[in-house]
Amino acid sequence: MPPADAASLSPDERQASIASSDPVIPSMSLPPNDDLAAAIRTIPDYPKPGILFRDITTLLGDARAFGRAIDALAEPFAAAGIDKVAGIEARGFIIGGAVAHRLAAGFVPIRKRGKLPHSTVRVAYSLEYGIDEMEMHVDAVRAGERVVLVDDLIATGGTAQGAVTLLRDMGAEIAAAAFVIDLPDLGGADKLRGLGVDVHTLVAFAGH
Ligand SMILES: O=P(O)(O)OC[C@H]1O[C@H](OP(=O)(O)OP(=O)(O)O)[C@H](O)[C@@H]1O
Ligand SMILES: Nc1ncnc2[nH]cnc12
Repeated sequence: MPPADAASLSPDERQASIASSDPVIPSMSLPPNDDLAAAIRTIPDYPKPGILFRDITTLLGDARAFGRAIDALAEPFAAAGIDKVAGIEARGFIIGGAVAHRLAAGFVPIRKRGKLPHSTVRVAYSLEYGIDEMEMHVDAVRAGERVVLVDDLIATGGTAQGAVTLLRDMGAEIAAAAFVIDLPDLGGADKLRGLGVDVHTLVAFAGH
């Protein structure tokens, strides 16, 4: 764990203190990601027929799997000078908040339209069916800050692409985007890579 006075350290000092601290489960002894895949429940035909819904609530309820997922997502960035983690509502708040804590970084909530109280920047994004809008506070990131974007899952990539647009428009440098689950058949991770984003994922499931 970072020291209690981590907030008073520079980003590099904070990252160094994390890199030298003991993770909950040492990375050298991590089991293969098959264990993480097994901790994720699949619900057929939710929320509509033909969709295999990848339900992370079972992973979240399993302390070991949850801790492993957070450590694995954070580990590549332990010495990367990350200022902020941006998480996408709603499941991205759970994963992103924990990763931010692990990196001793700040957290930026990217929310669906109308939920944030202060002045916002807004972008429309495409979902599998239709479009929606997401927002971020205008002062949530400063120009040049290094941000890791985090969500539970990337499918078509429309949601993550919207978040990348918001963050870049505000001058943030996107160090990477990290997801527990990739649905590679839907092409989202490749779409983000095409935007010049370094994409990290832990578990891939075939199909929708
Ligand atoms: O790559 P995409 O095709 O854009 O899909 C991925 C997004 O879909 C899910 O969120 P959802 O919109 O269902 O919101 P929720 O987290 O509030 O359930 C998931 O948590 C991602 O944010
Ligand atoms: N198959 C899926 N399971 C869970 N969340 C999703 N978001 C988009 N596609 C999804």
